Amino acid sequence: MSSALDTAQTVPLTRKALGLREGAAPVPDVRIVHLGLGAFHRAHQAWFTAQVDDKAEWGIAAFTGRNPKAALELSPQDGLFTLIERSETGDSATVITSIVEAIDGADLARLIEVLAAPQTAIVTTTITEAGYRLTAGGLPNLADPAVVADAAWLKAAFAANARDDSLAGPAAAGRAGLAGDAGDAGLAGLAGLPCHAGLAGGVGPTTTLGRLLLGLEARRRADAGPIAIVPCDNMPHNGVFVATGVTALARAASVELADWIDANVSFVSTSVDRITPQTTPDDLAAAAALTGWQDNAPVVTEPFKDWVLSGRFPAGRPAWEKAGARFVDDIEPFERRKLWLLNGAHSLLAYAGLLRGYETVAAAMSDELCRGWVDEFWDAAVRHLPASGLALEQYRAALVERFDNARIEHKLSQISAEGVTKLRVRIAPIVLAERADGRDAAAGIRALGSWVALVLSGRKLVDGESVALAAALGRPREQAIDELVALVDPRLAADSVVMAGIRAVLEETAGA
Ligand SMILES: NC(=O)c1ccc[n+]([C@@H]2O[C@H](COP(=O)([O-])OP(=O)(O)OC[C@H]3O[C@@H](n4cnc5c(N)ncnc54)[C@H](O)[C@@H]3O)[C@@H](O)[C@H]2O)c1
Ligand SMILES: O=P(O)(O)OC[C@@H](O)[C@@H](O)[C@H](O)[C@H](O)CO
Repeated sequence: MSSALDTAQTVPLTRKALGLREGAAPVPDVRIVHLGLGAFHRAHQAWFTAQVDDKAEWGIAAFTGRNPKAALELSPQDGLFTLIERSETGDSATVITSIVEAIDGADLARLIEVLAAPQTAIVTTTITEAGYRLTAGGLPNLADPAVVADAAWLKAAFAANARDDSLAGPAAAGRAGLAGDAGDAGLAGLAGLPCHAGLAGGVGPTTTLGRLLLGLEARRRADAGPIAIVPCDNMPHNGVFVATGVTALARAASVELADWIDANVSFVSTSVDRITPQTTPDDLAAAAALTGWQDNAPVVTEPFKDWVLSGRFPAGRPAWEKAGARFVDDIEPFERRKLWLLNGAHSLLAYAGLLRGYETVAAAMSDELCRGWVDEFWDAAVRHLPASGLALEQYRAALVERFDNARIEHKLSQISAEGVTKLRVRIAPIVLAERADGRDAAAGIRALGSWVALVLSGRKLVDGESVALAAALGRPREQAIDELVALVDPRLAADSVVMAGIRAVLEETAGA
């Protein structure tokens, strides 16, 4: 590691070049499929896997979510990338080797192939909370046209396929072409045959869960055995949540597939933690200076990392515990601690901090007012967490240090995205629990009120609920406020103390 390298001397990062410099290492076979190849997956699951995979058994085939950018950047580097660990005092860098393929998420043929392979044991996902396109109860969101279109496409494709008597097995499925109502291109190559041309033209499911079901159907037909699905997004009971959505969507498409999923797919719940901002152009230069590699897709993250998992891995898993992951029976206390204390405070800082003119978490934390609100929010949240077993005092102290790390430029605008979904699980539970105990829930209301103020101000906030937000904004102001809060949780909108508190925040921040 060095900080003095001239970037003009850098060498493009590839497995061949890495092997020449550090000695060739075996490239592991694909045994993990990842959906949502973003910064966090690389800083977290790819890092954990790289730490423990000393026998090179666990390669990751990582698919992008909405666009191919990450695959286009990583493919010329054979999936390799530099992970920069950035503490308050300095940087260290490692080349992570666990991703062996970076693939455009629209490449359904390759997805089908890897999911139908018996050696594939795990699917991990990081597609953001909104990316699952599920309702708060975990059911497919039928108000979302992409979900409806995928459900119809899968149903038609699977039915056309089932009608074809020649489908004795996967090979026949490929030859049959599987056209039917699903589109002329059909499902050619469903179980991993070379004949994938029909899927290249953009025909097929477009949502992540729709694509996953296509792959699982291929696995069922190939009789490739059980598999674990491991969501790694910040959602409560993420395993159960995704299981509910996947199973419901499957049942709408094919009873055989839904029954197979019930019998063969294990949904693992996780609590994931590692603050990982978006990569900036400066990070590319930092990576080159640290390593001498020319890397077009480095990731910067904090030194801290945590992974708590609960569930079965019927086809095996890497020994992630060797790198610090914990496997527990009851994940709820851990996920609540993380979602409420870390993510809840992040959302509070995002909305209140943006209103006060800050751009990053560390900058907002340097404001005594924001810091005080965070402390107050944590006091409220810990009242509703188990008093023992969670080391809450230490956890809070560590959070302050992590949030204060100004070398991690975590943008409040990034955290502010998807406010409806995030406030629902990070803030609403604390407000409701405090109100049930007769308290005023002021810190949680500060977060809600700040979000409402930003939405009313017309500030552009990314949100999958944009249609509902726009509808609310079309109402007279007082009704709009009620509707916005009801989108997060109707119980909040029904509480006059909560609504009065939100209106007080709005008055206080008017003109901000
Ligand atoms: N970044 C962090 O600090 C962090 C920490 C813990 C957990 N997470 C979880 O990981 C998720 C991703 O974070 P990231 O930093 O990798 O973000 P990112 O923007 O770098 O990557 C997100 C990935 O999800 C895909 N995606 C986004 N919206 C989608 C949609 N609607 N449908 C399908 N795919 C979609 C993107 O295309 C991309 O592949 C977060 O939303 C969070 O739930 C992130
Ligand atoms: O990633 P999101 O958009 O769900 O939330 C933004 C941050 O709160 C989150 O990414 C945290 O940094 C992360 O959860 C820390 O582990």
